[in-house]
This record gives sequence, structure tokens and C-alpha cells, in this order.
Amino acid sequence: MLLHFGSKPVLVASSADAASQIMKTHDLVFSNRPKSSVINRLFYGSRDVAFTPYGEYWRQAKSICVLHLLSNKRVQSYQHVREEETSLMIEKISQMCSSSPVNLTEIFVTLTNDIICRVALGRKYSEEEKGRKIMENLRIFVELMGVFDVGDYIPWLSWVNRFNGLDLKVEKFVKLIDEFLEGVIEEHINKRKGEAESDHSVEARCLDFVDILIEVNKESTIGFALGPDDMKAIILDVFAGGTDTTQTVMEWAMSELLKKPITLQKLQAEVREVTQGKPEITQDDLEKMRYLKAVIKETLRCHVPAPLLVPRESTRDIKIMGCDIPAGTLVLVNASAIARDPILWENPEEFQPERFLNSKIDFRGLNFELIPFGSGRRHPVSQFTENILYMRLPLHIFVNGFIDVYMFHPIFFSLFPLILLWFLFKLVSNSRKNQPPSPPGLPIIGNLHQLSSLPHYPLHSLAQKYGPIMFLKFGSVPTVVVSSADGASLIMKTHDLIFSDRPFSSTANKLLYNMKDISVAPYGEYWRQLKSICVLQLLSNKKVQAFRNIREEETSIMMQKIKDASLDSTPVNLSEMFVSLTNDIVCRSAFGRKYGGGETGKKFKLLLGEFLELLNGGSLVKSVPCLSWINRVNGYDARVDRVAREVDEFLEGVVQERLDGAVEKYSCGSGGETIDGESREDFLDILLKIYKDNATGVTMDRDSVKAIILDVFSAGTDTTATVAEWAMAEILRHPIVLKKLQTEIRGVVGGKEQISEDDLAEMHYLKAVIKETLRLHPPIPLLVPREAREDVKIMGYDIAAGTMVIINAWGIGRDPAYWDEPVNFMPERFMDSSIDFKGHDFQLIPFGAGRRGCPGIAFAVASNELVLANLVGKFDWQFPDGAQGKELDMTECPGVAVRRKIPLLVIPSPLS
Ligand code: HEM
Repeated sequence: MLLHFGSKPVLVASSADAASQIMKTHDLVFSNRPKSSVINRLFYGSRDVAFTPYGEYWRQAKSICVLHLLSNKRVQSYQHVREEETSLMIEKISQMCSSSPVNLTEIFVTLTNDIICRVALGRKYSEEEKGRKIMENLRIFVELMGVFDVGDYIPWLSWVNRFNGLDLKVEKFVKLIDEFLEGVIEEHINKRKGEAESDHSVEARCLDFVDILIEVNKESTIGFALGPDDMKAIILDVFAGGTDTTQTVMEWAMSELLKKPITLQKLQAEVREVTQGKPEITQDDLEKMRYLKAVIKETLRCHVPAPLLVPRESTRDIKIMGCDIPAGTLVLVNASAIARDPILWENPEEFQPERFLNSKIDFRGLNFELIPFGSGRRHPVSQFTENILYMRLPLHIFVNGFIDVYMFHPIFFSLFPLILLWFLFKLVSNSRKNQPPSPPGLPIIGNLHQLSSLPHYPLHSLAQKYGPIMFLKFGSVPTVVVSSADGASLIMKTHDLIFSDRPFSSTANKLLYNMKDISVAPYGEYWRQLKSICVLQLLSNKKVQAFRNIREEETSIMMQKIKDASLDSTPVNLSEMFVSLTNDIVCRSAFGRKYGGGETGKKFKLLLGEFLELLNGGSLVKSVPCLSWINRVNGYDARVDRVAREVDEFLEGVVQERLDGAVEKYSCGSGGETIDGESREDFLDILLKIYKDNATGVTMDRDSVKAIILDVFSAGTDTTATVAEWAMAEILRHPIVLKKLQTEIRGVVGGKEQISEDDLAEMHYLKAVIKETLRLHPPIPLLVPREAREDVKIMGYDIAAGTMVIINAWGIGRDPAYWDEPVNFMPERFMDSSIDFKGHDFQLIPFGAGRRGCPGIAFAVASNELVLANLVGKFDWQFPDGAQGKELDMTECPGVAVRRKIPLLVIPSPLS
């Protein structure tokens, strides 16, 4: 995927193949790092190893690190440090054990930091004020490393950082870290001086990494001298990176183990078998622990610590997977998405270490389905990764058994009940807040990475694991996802009033006239008045009846087109036809004329498509306020503004045309007869009258009129067409259903030329087919989100005011608790059942329910019944090229209404 951040092209690779092309096939081309002013300042002009540009300096600095810190030999030599610190930590835990719970997170941070400091800086700093201060600030440091600096992409906007505090924060941190590193180097130099003056030779003690840098530099063995800043940058690289991420991986590994008792038991059994009760675990022991290694791999797969790795940059123009990538493109490899790609991994959301037991897949950069540490040149030799500087040490610690020693030390087992108690304590304290179960999220983006373009699927999978009510965070937006009929009933019936608001969305705000339409308007008098106008004047049963002629006329126009195509067996695109048909019916009913034809109509259709795409999401960034600037930079905001402006121009034309009296209306019947003998006023006339007379007592301005028109266009067309599209696809895939339906329709209409709405009442199987279609393919699978207006308890859990609530109607429609053979298309299930979709039976809620439920049910169903009865009753159907129904691709396409990805193309032949 190629995006743009300002003028900067950005390539995002989300498949193992693409990652392999970037980090293996064309590794040299992508071995540069993009310039980042923040990184530049943090790392002394990017003089460290991880961020320095590809070239001689990088090669030299890297070889110092590999040789003197990260080689197998060096890693072996630190074993005593790891073991000593681990023992100390376990001792500390055992002292705490009788009374207070243990904060493992804090303990992991201190432990990792102590090991890294001892190895790299020669001693621990965690017990001194300056060391503690640095540790406290490391998290900020890591955060700063990940900051997107607007100025990097739009140089003239770099002043923004002076105002948003970024410059100040970086400056403060640079000063703090520089003082610390200066102190560390000075201490080393003084110590070496002291050693030289006394008779202790430096070689007599074990050299740490800073000693080695000083030594190497002094001897100039590398052919070039490191300046003081170069040294500090390299030390910072090694030191700062290790802590935060190491403890993150340890936290995840421990959490997964404690959550999965069977996995834990298996691991304990393995450790016991290997160690045979020995008090110490040796390196040789660890080599034999296959399951342990599988657990670590699975942790790194499920919880890639830096999901997008460290950005790279292309050094020249190149073709990747057929796409031209210009020189200077920023490259992000989505290692997290690859590690959860269902094409590569079975049950990717599940923590299953067993998958690695008989697999050669490793994380050392050779298997591109698992690259938590990246791969290629910017990935160091042997078992270490350089790709992410702060993941280099953790891996080395892992490989060499630090976490293994810690987790499977015999004392650990004696402390296990205590640790379990700590987790229980956490559970209890959480349960005081009583938040619904929650899948673990990531900093800043929360659970956004667990969504896909068709979010009803991952949310359904998560519900299988976390239950019918879950708490997630979409960026900063607290969200509750409900996936059972009982839960839906609590939201849309028992507590309907509390959940009758819609969440604010800045995109919807721009596109829908400051939320002045019905579907997203905040709950209140304005919304109530608008909805009642809409129901009374357009969507009531009486009105829907009155539009019957329009439906019959438009259906017969479509039938004629199909008949023409059937004469020479030309395939017809039913998907396209359904959209035009429903649009024409909606427009004639509401506005007295069609808007589908001509250049303007075609343009508006495209515009409406773009409008719906933007409304549907377009950008996850909007849920992460601190990233909202990305939308300004990547053109998303500009696109929303343009679409809002163009839609407004079109709607302004619709309103003005009517105010000028320039429309020649079809009215409701072909001959322009009136509705029930009343006036020829249509919905638009009534809206304009209310607007001009201000008759409702609610201020309805010109924007309100346009917003309501837009609602009718957008809510009425795609949704209704989608039902017809999925229904025909399912009918044609199931020849027995087709036969049964044809028999019913012909039994009712006999040889009549055209099927009218009078005939529909008798067609019970047809109604069952539509219900079954809406069960399996609700056009809006997650309904329209709601928002809690006050604190409330649902299913025993606390939901705070302002929480967004999503109901997975798609998942509920497939819940085996309510449906036999839930994934099979079986209209018969509705033949002797009173279950309906009108919002009373919560196992079938394609139109939602309650106050904010869809007012367009009667309107939509009337069109669908008539169209399907005609198509099935009057024609036989075949797929092009002799394809069989069961081969029909049923893939869904993301959108406000989830339509078929591949349009439905079929060849009609008239029934004899
Ligand atoms: C098969 C066709 C349709 C489906 C599946 C559908 C589905 C939905 C859903 C799920 C909601 C949200 C319900 C909730 O929050 O509980 C909704 C709301 C709405 N629908 Fe429909 N709809 C369809 C057709 C129509 C038509 C034909 C119109 C009008 C011409 C329409 C107008 C609206 C409006 C105005 C709302 C907002 C109601 C509110 O927020 O108070 N819909 N629809």
C-alpha cells in the first residue's frame, strides 16, 4: 500500500512476501533510515547504530557493537550477571511475599535495567537518584522515538513543534540524558586513570561496553576515531532501548501463561523433566526446553513489541511486487499484521505455542512470517537484531535464557502461588471497577490493530474468547462490544434511553452538516422532530403503500431491461441494477424525480460512493486524537472537505430547483395522481415548507433540509440494494430454494404478465428467504454505533457515560445458541416461526431496535419483496461460462453497507 505523509511517499508492507522483498531481495536498496529531526536530536545527530544512515560509519559502529557486546562469546560471558540479578530479584520477591502483592511490571523494569546497566555501563544505577530519574524517563524517551514529527514531512510546518511542546520535551530529555552519559564516561575515564596509577591493570577486571568503546577508540583499531558524541549515541542505543520493550515481552509471556493453565502446566512439566529437581538451570538445560522456546516464539508472534518495526527508506527507484517505489520512500513493515495473517497462521488470534513445536519457523529474520526483530542488513548478525535498537538486548537476553532462568527457577515455582495471588488481586481490583472482559491492547492505538476492514469478523472471534460483552479501546475511545441477543436487548430495550445517543465523529460532523441529519444527530428534541417528520411524511406504512405505483413502475422498467438481455443471453449486472432501481424508487418517492440519469446523476453516484466510504471509516487515526495531525498531512481531511463541499453543491441544486419550482414531478404515480387524493406535495416540499414556516418549533435551517435529503439518499439506497443482491446470490447458490420459491410465486400469480404488490401477501416462503438473507447478511453488520449518556450497569459490568457501544448483529445472527446450523442458508427455519426483524426479536436485528432503530423497514422490505418475486418468478438464471452456484464467490466488500465484493453477473432466460 502506498500512502503519502505530506509530500513523503510511504510504503506499508503487510505481507510476508512484501517484507521479504524489502528486507531480503532488495535489502541494500532499503537499508537506509529516514531522517527524523527528533531522532537526530536524541541520538547526537543520528550517530548511533540503529538510526545512522547506511554507510561506512554505520558499518564500523555496528561491528564494534556486534564484536564487543553482542557476539555469542560476549553474551556467554554475561551469564553470571543475568543469573545474579535474577536471584536477587527472586530473593526480593520472597521477602515481600507474606504481605503485599508484587508489581511484576515494576520488577521486570528494574531487573532488565539492572542487567543492561551492568553489562553495558559496568554497574547498576537503579539504587541512585540519577539512575532512578533516568529509568523513570526512559518511557518518555521511547515515546519520543516513535513521535511523528510534522516538520519531517512538511518542513514549513516545523514551527508547530515549538507550540505543541515537542521541541521543549526533546530538549529537556536530551539535556538530562547527556548529563547522565557524560557522568558515565567520566566515571569510566577516572576509574581507568586510578587503575593506571595504582598497579591494577585494566585487563584485571571484566571490561564493560563503555570501557571497550574507550579502549577501541584509544587503540584506533577500527581505523577511525569515535568522537565523544558518537560514543554517547552508541551507549544510548544499547542502554536506553533494552528496558521498556524487554519487560513488555516478559509481561506478555507471563500474562499468556497465567491465562492459559494448560500451557503453563505443560511448560512446568517440561522444565521439571529437564532439571530433575536440580536447584540451578544451566544453558544446556535450556537448550532442551523445546516447549519453552515455542512459548517465547508465540509470545513474540502474538505481541510484536514494535508492530511497525523501525522505518526504512529506499535509496533509489525500485519496483516492488509490480509497483514503482520512488527513491526516498519511507517504508513501514507491519510485522504485527503479518504475524496475525490468517493466510499464514491458523487461528492467528489464539495463543498456541504448539504451532512451533514441529515447525522450523524462527524469529531470527529468515522466516518472514515472523519478524518481530526485522531482518536483513539492518538486522545484526548471529542471533541479534539491530533492526529495533531497543529490542536488541532483549532478544539476546531471551536467547540466553534470562527469562527462562527467571521463570523456571525453582524459587519461582515456590513463589508461583504468590504470583498467582498477585494476578488474582489485580483481577479483584479490576472487578471492583467491573469493566467487561477486555482483550489486551497496545499503547496509544488500544485495540485498533485487532480490527480489519470488515470489523464484524475479528470482533466476532474476540467475542468467542472474551464473551458477549467486551471492553475495547479504539485509540482513546472506550468501546463496549455486545455480541448476544440478551446483551442487545439490554442496550436497545431495557436501557434504550441511556443508549440513544450517537458518538461524535469529526468526519460525520463535516459530511453531515454538523450532525444535523437524523442518523447521527445527538439524542434530543431536534432529532425527535426530524425523525417523526421523516416517518410521518415518507416512511410510515401508509406512505409506503402510497408509493406502490412507483415501485411497480420502476420494477417493470428493470424487468424490461432484463428481458432484452435475455433475448441474446447477455449477462446482466444485478448488483448495479439493484442500486439504480432502489435509488430511483427512493428519489421518486421522496423528491418526485430521479437523480440517477445524465452526467450530473452519474457524477453524484460516484460522489455518494466516496461519501459513504469516508463515512464508513477511511481513517482509524480519527480515534487517536494525538495522531489527528496525520489526517491533515496525508490529505484525508482535505478529501473530507472536498466531498462535503461537492455533496453540498449537489444538494443545494436539489433544494434550489424545488424552490424555483423548476421540477417536473412524477409525484407518486405514473400519471401524476395524488397520494390518497391529498395534495401533490412530496417529502421535499414538506421539508421546505417546515423550513420556511418554522412550523415544528425546532429550528430547521437549510442545512437541516439538505442533511435529511442526504440521509434518505445514503441510508435508503445501498442498504436496500444490498439485501436484494445477497438474496439473489443465496437463492442462485441453492437450487432447491430457487425451485421452491419459483413454485410458490407461480402458484400465486399463475400466468399474469407482471407480479404486483397484491400478490406478495401470499408469498410466505419469499418472506422467509428475505429474513434468512437479513440474518446471514445484515447490510450494516455492526449497526450504527450508540453512546452511553450516563453510567449504567449491563450484565453486571459498569459502563461509563460516553462509552461507545457497538452491537455485532452479524455475530448474533450466527450465534449457535439461537440458530441451528447457523452458517447455512435455510429459509425454512422461518416458516413456522414468529421471529421477525422489526426489533422485537433480538436474535435478528438487521435494522437495530428501539428509539434509534431504523425507520425505513417497511420502505425497504416492500421494494425487496417486489423485486425478488419478479426476478425469480419470471426468469430462470445461469452463471456465465457454465459456472455452478456453489462456486459463486461470496466475499464481502467493506462499506457502510457491506455489499458483495464481486458484482453479481447472471444470464437470464424467460420462463416458459
Ligand atoms: C434493508 C435496508 C435497511 C437496513 C438494513 C437499515 C439498517 C439500519 C440500521 C441498522 C440503523 C441503525 C439502527 C440502530 O441504531 O438501532 C438504521 C438507522 C436509520 N435508517 Fe435504516 N436501514 C435500511 C433502510 C433504510 C431506508 C430505506 C431508510 C430511509 C429512506 C432508512 C433510514 C434510516 C435512518 C434515518 C436511520 C437513523 C435512525 C436514528 O438514528 O434515529 N433506512 N438503519
